[in-house]
Amino acid sequence: MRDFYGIELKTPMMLGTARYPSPAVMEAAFHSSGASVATVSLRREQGAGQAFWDMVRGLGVHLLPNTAGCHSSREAITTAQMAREYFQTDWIKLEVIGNADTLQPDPFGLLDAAEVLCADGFKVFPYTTEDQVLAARLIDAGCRVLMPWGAPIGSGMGLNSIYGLRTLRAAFPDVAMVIDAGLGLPSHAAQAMELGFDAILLNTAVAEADNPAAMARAFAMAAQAGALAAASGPMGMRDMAVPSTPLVGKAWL
Ligand SMILES: CC(=O)[C@@H](O)[C@H](O)COP(=O)(O)O
Repeated sequence: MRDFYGIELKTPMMLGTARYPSPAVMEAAFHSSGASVATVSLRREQGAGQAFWDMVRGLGVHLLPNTAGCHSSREAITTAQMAREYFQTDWIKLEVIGNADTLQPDPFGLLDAAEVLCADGFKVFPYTTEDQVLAARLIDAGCRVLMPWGAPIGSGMGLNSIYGLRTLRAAFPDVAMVIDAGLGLPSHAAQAMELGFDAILLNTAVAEADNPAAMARAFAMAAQAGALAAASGPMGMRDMAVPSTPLVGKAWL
């Protein structure tokens, strides 16, 4: 696995901390998934009690504050600065939303904020699309991790653009990449890892499952299987059939 600003994660699982039916259910999902990273929102901090944050800190995972809900670079920069102070980390998952329906990132605001935050010493994890030009600009700005979307947040659609994600992965082989958002089933996680991505970040599919802890475990197992497959040299696809049983010894009538 590629490193994340010098940190090697124990597992390729990153989990969000929203939408769970209770803090206890969320804690169980983290434990059963073996997640290495928890995304946390400063906005949520304003509404959650101290007990919730004590529990999150007690999970023993890396905290990745986000700028969820920000619609301008200025708002995201201010939120990131507050989050650094509150959560005592220079990691920031940078979200600048450009479309209220799809929650698609605003590429212009994202790049603007990434340039400012990287120059200010942040380790920026930008929530982006599969756009290669934007990816190159984000890397130029100092981002060493990219978080392309699989599909719109909360949609559960999986990987909407296999071609775009595959070519993005191939274009920047040294950059750690996390598929963030839109995963609905463990098979989507396996597919992301099979494509060579380094980790997955999800929230809704686990939090809204009937049994979040079991679903979190299923995602973790699928991600592990996908990573093992990627490292094992998958066969190439062919247009034509090739018999898997040798013809030698066949009775010719
Ligand atoms: C949790 C987070 O920071 C977001 O990236 C997002 O909520 C994840 O997307 P899904 O909820 O679609 O998994």
